[in-house]
Amino acid sequence: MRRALLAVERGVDESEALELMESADYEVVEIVPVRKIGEGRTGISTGKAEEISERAKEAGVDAIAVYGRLSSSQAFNLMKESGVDVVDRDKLILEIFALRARTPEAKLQVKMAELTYELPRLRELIRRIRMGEQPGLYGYGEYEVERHYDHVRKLRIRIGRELRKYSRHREVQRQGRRRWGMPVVSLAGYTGAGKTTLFNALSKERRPVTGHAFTTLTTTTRTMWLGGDRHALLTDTVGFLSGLPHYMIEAFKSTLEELKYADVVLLIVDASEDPAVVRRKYETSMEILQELSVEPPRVLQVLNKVDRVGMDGVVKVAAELGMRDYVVISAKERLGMDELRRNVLRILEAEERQEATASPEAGAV
Ligand SMILES: Nc1nc2c(ncn2[C@@H]2O[C@H](COP(=O)(O)OP(=O)(O)OP(=O)(O)O)[C@@H](O)[C@H]2O)c(=O)[nH]1
Ligand SMILES: [Mg+2]
Repeated sequence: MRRALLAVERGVDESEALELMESADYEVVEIVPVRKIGEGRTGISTGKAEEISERAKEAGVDAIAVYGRLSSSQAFNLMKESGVDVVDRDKLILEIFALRARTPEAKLQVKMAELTYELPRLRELIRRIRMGEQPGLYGYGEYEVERHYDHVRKLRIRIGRELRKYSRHREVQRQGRRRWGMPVVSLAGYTGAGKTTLFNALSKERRPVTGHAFTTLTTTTRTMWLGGDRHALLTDTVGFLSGLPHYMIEAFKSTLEELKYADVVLLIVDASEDPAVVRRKYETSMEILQELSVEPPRVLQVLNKVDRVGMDGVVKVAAELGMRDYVVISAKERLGMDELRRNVLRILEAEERQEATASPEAGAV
């Protein structure tokens, strides 16, 4: 475990920062508040950089983590001043992704996001070397860094091509399923909401579940029973997180696309957290679903972890979020599973009725 000093922007949910630090395998030895300037930029003045570096040296940490977004030059300055590694929130998320990626596709997706993160930083490094502000990095001079920059650019193009192959393969699989006539139910929701726990409960699978963010990075599909002789295909997906930069969503797009083609999307919400946290995560999830054009009639809100706060607690949260149509469950204790299946079936049957009236054969005599 690496030891780190953590700088968090004032007013930001510190518990999420600590959770992500733990997931990325850092031990936080000290927390320092920093300023936020404008959207998506962390303000670190020269004085603040000196103070943080001083504290980092005293504590003898391996890294400084800034829970915000640093420009390339801010990161370089801080690195130069402190002499230790500097990671910002995007980098932290990339490190977690890299630790969790298991399948070849997930590894490629992570690599793509890493390279995209690296490019502007390499450009900044080259600029600095040319200006004589920086001797190079790890003993490498301008020529080597420029060659590395070219290599990164070419590698991104190659990986992009590979990822498109996976995406096409997925499309073929999807068409196959459609021909097979099985409806598709997809799980969506913030990281840690309990998607995989529910997936395991409904499909009798044993996919890994942990308390760490982004346990799931690739999709898995299994059959689930809906009642009577009806079954559906159930898909587990990567979790959401607020403030994900566009290129990271882009990198995982083919995984998230499963949601676009699902007949029913179960939006899993951890209703046991602090109401303000539940709201923030819920709003982020709804925004990402909207970005993927997943619209309300086929989205079923599922409030999870009732075992922790009781029915009253969940109903209160739902009222605060203005939800009317929802199902309350405990994926862990397997409570509310029948009610959930009934509601999935209700949405599917409504869709099927609609399709029947919309199809040309329906009107023919
Ligand atoms: N008490 C309680 N804990 C739950 C419940 N469902 C899930 N959890 C816990 O919540 C944590 C996260 O569960 P996961 O199923 O891995 O969550 P996930 O949504 O798949 O997370 P990612 O894969 O990271 O997106 C684990 O520690 C689970 O044991 C529940 O109904 N009740
Ligand atoms: Mg999961």
